[in-house]
Amino acid sequence: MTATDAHIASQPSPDAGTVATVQPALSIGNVSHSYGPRRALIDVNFTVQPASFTALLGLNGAGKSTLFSLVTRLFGIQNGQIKIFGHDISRTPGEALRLMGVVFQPRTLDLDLSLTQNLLYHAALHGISRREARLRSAEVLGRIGLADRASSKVRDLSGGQMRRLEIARALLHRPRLLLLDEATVGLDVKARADILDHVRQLVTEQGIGVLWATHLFDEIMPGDDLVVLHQGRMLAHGPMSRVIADAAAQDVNTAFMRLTGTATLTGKPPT
Ligand SMILES: Nc1ncnc2c1ncn2[C@@H]1O[C@H](COP(=O)(O)OP(=O)(O)OP(=O)(O)O)[C@@H](O)[C@H]1O
Repeated sequence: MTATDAHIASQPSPDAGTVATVQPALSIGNVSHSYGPRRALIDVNFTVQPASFTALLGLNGAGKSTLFSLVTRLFGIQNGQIKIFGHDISRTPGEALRLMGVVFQPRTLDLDLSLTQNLLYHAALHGISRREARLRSAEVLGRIGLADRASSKVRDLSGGQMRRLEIARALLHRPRLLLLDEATVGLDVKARADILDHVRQLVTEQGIGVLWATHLFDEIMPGDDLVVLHQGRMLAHGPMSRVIADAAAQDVNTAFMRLTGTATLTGKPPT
């Protein structure tokens, strides 16, 4: 059974004669956002399916962080609709947010607390009992290979270890959708690869739907779904192979250049 099958199997049985439908993990419907006169998002539409890895690809200023701020309700929605597993984040925010974990671009750990203390604090915010929180903290620290560092101060971890801890923390309340905003920024090549592997395993082994915002082409794999965002507009959405074929390109780098009209040969934004 694949992770997607597992998710479908866990859905309530449909009535006789009806067809089972799987709710998207995340659905962005006609979302627009402006900062005063500056339009940061213009009629953006896409979905992230359960047990899928969707790369949100865009250069600096594309609107990725603005979109994350809307999905996490840091900003109110000006236009459009955002749903998490069918729950409208404006109408039933509690249900929607319970199903989502987030890793923001800037680090948000308390450096002077231990790894366990950081996890327990997050668990308390989600109403998880102290006993359960201790069990889950030990479990996730084991899973990310930091069990022996449970009592260390976060300050003493490497950048990659801090990111792994942030991902573990985002999963503590067992969400079904995980958002990561440029999660590998500032990490070395090995730490970047480890973080990506870890997140891809969450998709294949736990059926989590992932939205991975990045400006780096080499973080995208052939089986991924791709959303190309440029200057607030969504220029393409679909399986990576289809986006490349539709742009009559051989690779994602060339497809991106054709779609956006930018010259980014290395995957780095133009200076
Ligand atoms: N608080 C703000 N006030 C005014 N303009 C803003 C604000 N935040 C973002 N913008 C503008 O909105 C647009 C989208 O920015 P956003 O930060 O969402 O892009 P991004 O793709 O996340 O880029 P980066 O990776 O550089 O953060 C940009 O033109 C940016 O200058």
